[in-house]
Formats: sequence, structure tokens, C-alpha cells
Amino acid sequence: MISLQNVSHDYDGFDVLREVSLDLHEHRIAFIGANGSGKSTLARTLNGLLVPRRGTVLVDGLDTRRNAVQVRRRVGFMFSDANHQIIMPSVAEDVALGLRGQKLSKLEKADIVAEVLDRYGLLALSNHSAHLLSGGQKQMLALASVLVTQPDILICDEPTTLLDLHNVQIFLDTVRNLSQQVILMTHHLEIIEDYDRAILMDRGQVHFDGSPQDAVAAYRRLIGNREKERTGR
Ligand SMILES: Nc1ncnc2c1ncn2[C@@H]1O[C@H](COP(=O)(O)OP(=O)(O)OP(=O)(O)O)[C@@H](O)[C@H]1O
Repeated sequence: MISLQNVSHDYDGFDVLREVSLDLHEHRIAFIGANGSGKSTLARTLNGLLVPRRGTVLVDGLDTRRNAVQVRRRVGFMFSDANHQIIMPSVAEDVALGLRGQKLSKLEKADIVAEVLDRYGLLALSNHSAHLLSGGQKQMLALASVLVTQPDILICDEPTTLLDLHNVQIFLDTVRNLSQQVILMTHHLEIIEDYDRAILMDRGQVHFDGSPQDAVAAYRRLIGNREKERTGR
């Protein structure tokens, strides 16, 4: 489980997260909220990519401030733009990178890579250039490359932003069937309907925490109120 305790962060004095405390234990949790509300910053604190200025993030009791390596092993991270994540020239090599350092023979690694590529519909593309894949294929590759490391928890920061409707569906179906805990940051409110919990962020704070339906309703009310403030009507 990930636990945030009084987490605050600022960029050069500009507060982005303010005293956020949450225990994240449900199987699938979504974070929603306006641009700049702090979702990506919060996402990056969950696997220690970012250590918050104040407060503590614990992953299964491990403090991200002191146990970065163990935390990264437990928590996989997917960026919205897979180009930030794909490192190796070929599809198979990129997935294999996740197995480096593991005590496995070349043959065992090749078998695992082939099995993972097959599971995510990429086997026929094994030897293709990873950077020449379509956007949807890149996203599936990024997912495969994270999941080959067998994380307990998967953080997805706006994973569907660059995908067309068909690839959104493929991505969602894939994620729906994962046994791992999934924590998703998104602007696509329709994709979180069957999530176990949704948290609405506003100006670096938790504004609402509950069911997806109630969170989306709270978001619409919030936007309505902000619009009234802005226009004075
Ligand atoms: N590396 C950075 N340096 C300075 N400011 C940053 C940095 N990253 C984010 N910010 C600022 O922090 C605030 C929160 O950004 P963040 O990306 O966490 O929000 P978000 O809810 O994910 O937004 P969006 O939905 O637009 O992706 C924004 O005002 C942003 O400009």
C-alpha cells in the first residue's frame, strides 16, 4: 500500500501539493482534476521519481526518501508520452531491458520477453524499431516494458492522452485485467467509471475522495463554481 503523510511540494516557492494525506489501498484508483492541480507531481512522488519537499510517502512501509531502489522495484511508472520511456532500439530489446540484473540465462530472458510481447500483441513486432511504432503500439510497448519487471503497483500518468479511441479501448482492457494495483491520473472521465475510488485534486489539495460517479459530479460543480467566480455571474 502507498501512504502519503502530509505531503507538500513547491517549485521555486510555488506550492503545488499542500498537506496531502492519503492511504491508497483499493485495487484501482483514479486521480482527476484541472490542469495544474498537481496530479503529475503527486504521481511522481508515488514511486520516488520526486521526493516531496515536506511530508512522507511510504510504499509498503518503505520511505521513498531513503529506499528509492526498493520502491522503484515495487512501483512501475508509465508516462503519457511513451517516447519518454522507450530506450532501446528494438521492441524486444526494450522489454528485455527490464530484466537486466536478474539472475536468468539468455534463453530464459528471451522466453520471458517473447511471452510478454505475445501477451500485449507485440510479438510480430519483436525486431521492429521501437521508435517507429505507432503511438498506440508505443504505449503498449511502454506497458510491456514496465510489467516485465513485475511491479506490485502501476502508476499511469495520463496514459490515454495521445491514443485514438481504438487504442484507448485496447489499453483500458489490458489494464482492467491486471492483477496489480493501478493508480491512474487522467482527464478522460469516462474511463474511470468502474474504478474503485476516485480522488479529485484542486490547487494541490484533495478536494473530493469517493466513488468515480461522485468525484466526477464534484468536479463538474467545482468547475461551475470557478466559472461563476471568473465571470461574476
Ligand atoms: N518541473 C517543474 N518545474 C516548475 N513547475 C512545475 C514543474 N512541474 C510542474 N510544475 C507546475 O506545478 C503545477 C502542477 O503541475 P502538475 O503537472 O503536477 O499538474 P497536473 O494536475 O498534472 O496538470 P495537467 O493536467 O495539466 O498535466 C503547475 O502549475 C505546473 O506548472
